[in-house]
Amino acid sequence: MAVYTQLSAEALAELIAHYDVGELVSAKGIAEGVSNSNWLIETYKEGGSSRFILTMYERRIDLADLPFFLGLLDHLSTSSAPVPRTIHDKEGAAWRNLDGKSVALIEFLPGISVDRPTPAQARNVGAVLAQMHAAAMDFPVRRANDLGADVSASVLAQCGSDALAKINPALPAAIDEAQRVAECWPHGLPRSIIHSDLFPDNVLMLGDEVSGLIDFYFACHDAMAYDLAVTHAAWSFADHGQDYRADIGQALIAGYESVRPLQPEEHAAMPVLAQGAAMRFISSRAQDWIETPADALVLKKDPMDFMRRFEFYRDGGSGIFT
Ligand SMILES: Nc1ncnc2c1ncn2[C@@H]1O[C@H](COP(=O)(O)OP(=O)(O)OP(=O)(O)O)[C@@H](O)[C@H]1O
Ligand SMILES: N[C@@H](CCO)C(=O)O
Repeated sequence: MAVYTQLSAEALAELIAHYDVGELVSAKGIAEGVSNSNWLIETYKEGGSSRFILTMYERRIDLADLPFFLGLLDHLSTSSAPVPRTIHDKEGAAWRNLDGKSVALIEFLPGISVDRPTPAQARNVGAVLAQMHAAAMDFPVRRANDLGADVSASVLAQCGSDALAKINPALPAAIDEAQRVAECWPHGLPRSIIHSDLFPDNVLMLGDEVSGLIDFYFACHDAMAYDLAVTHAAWSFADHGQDYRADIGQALIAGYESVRPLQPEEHAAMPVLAQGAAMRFISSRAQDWIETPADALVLKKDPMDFMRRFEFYRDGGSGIFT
């Protein structure tokens, strides 16, 4: 579940009154998501109703980054990429404090997240990712990637072989592999603001079309081809990383390149970028697994799903990306 904080109807109505969106009609907690509390808000104003997402920032987000995240939504929402805008309050603020926590009201976008994408959907996701990269290029605020290849390596080293082996006997090998990936990491590739977590649950779709990119809370300034590698790792596998769906991987890259063709050095870097992308999720999942109490109500994500992807990228060599 992802409503960590209970808010009374009165508190919600009082909050919504600070925005020029009409009267609060309903507020429903949203079960999806892990990091923050989210509500679907409906308001009524001048003969029409509107929907919004209210997010309360609960964990993992450095509040000093809120101007970056919420400003980025505003910047991208004016582009051709379907990104929700931040609703500002009557004083112009992008977020407010409620019960000692920060909250933001975000435009609601229609659509559903797909579990098993088709090639047509993957192609459109690739194209929209490239549109987002192009639109973010002139966003003036910067945020460094705090989950780069070197961080994955040190997180896994800190987890240690014993704790990793308790999750799965194949996982300790990730410690040395992550170090190797960090040592051969390509620097100097073309950059923009990247999403860096564009999993299917962060993309809303209507049929084959992408209707929304959401959850930009890992966005940062880094190599655009790395974002494509993250998206490739997140979209192109089924059965917990055991089954590579070549048609999906190819469609995703073709869609991306239909908007922004990769440069030769980006093409050449894709195998190591994909291994680094897999390591990013092995390390964060392993760390969460070890730190989450056994009786916590939070769904634990299995790092092995990405260890299998990592092995596939490592053993497949450059063949997957040609
Ligand atoms: N702008 C939006 N329009 C429509 N639905 C949205 C929007 N933003 C969020 N949602 C819905 O709320 C759910 C949770 O949002 P989100 O993924 O941002 O939560 P989170 O807790 O930050 O996620 P995560 O666990 O991936 O870090 C989404 O799965 C989606 O159903
Ligand atoms: N999308 C990530 C969670 C955010 O880091 C995962 O599936 O592990």
